Amino acid sequence: MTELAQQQCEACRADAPLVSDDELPGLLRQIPDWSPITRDGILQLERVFKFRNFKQALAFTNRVGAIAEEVGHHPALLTEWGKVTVTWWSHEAKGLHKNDFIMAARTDQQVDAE
Ligand SMILES: C[C@H](O)[C@H](O)[C@H]1CNC2=NC(N)=NC(=O)C2=N1
Repeated sequence: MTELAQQQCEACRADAPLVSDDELPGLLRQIPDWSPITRDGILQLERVFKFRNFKQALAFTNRVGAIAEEVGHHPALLTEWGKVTVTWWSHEAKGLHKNDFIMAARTDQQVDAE
């Protein structure tokens, strides 16, 4: 099966199919460092990335922002000294779509990318 990060995102639509309860465990296993959380009743994926300082945290933030812009699918990003919290969910669909898992996997690839 194609690695999650190499799969293609679909267009973000309000009626996009959310990940089913059956699909969820298998997808979560592919991004083991991410946590499924429910905020405001919406299932999301969240991971905290640690860095040596603010400059590295900001550079990572900008790399994640760039891959989000490329596909038109965007995370919530909280950038702090030495720490970036990244949260993925599909805003219009109000839940988790396959896109969110693809982008979480691609986010992991930005950690050491220069
Ligand atoms: C108009 C624009 O393409 C849409 O608002 C996109 C932007 N980025 C998005 N990102 C996410 N995570 N979910 C969306 O529903 C979404 N919609």
